[in-house]
Amino acid sequence: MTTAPSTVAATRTTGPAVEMTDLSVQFRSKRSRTVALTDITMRVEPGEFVSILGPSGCGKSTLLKIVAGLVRPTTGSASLMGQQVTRPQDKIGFIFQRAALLEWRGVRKNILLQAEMRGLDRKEAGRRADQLMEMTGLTGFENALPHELSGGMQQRVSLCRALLHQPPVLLMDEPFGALDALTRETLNTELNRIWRETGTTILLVTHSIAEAVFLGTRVEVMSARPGRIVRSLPVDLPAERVYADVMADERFDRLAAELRGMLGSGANH
Ligand SMILES: Nc1ncnc2c1ncn2[C@@H]1O[C@H](COP(=O)(O)OP(=O)(O)OP(=O)(O)O)[C@@H](O)[C@H]1O
Repeated sequence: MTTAPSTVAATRTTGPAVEMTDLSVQFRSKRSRTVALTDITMRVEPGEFVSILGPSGCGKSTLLKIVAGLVRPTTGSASLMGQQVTRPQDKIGFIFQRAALLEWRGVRKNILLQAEMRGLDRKEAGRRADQLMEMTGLTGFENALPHELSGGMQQRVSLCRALLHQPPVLLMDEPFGALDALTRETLNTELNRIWRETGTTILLVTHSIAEAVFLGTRVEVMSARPGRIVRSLPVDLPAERVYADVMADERFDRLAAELRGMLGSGANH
């Protein structure tokens, strides 16, 4: 695979890419009230890769949705690239566990959906789609339909789609949770490279301690609901990560063991 460092250069900013201050979220219905998040204060600098770990139901997805402007905090505030988040944001890319591709569209057209929705220049978007496909090893599959692709390839397509408009911030909610272990390792390595080449700020929600440490520059650990940040641990590893080397690195072992101790046996390794 060749690389295209200039393809998705992130927008530069002087302040934090993401900031959440004293934030809480309550969901209310007629019959119930759920406090999903409480006391969340987090600052993410441009270019950071923040992995978020926590027990099921502790509010990880809700946290990403707040940054995306899809959920409003009950108290406190969130900002993205220096601007308060008050409505759905266009300066983000969002990737979910399921690739959510349109079954009747080929790979390239699925990626270009992003351009259509945003009214981007078609030629420019087409060029960028080609570069992103090359970057993620999809060249040659431009017209393949989603059902003709493996799960890993489908997630590559959704990654290209999420990066097409060069968002400075990429939000990833368990993107590799449904993939087999080997495909997941391959995509982790690719994501590390794409993150380094594009300078995109990434927030990744995962249940995998290994994935959180392998990819993150820091790992945020959340408590059970109502979710709070209980620890913020820097990952003392170089930006460029080679899977086998990282797994054999004692710094990885130490951090993974510490996280496992905090999260208990419920977390996947
Ligand atoms: N729109 C909503 N209305 C009511 N309750 C909600 C809503 N969205 C989330 N919740 C509740 O908020 C809590 C946090 O949900 P969230 O999906 O953020 O957790 P999570 O940590 O991402 O979970 P998982 O790891 O299982 O995916 C849960 O109890 C969930 O039921």
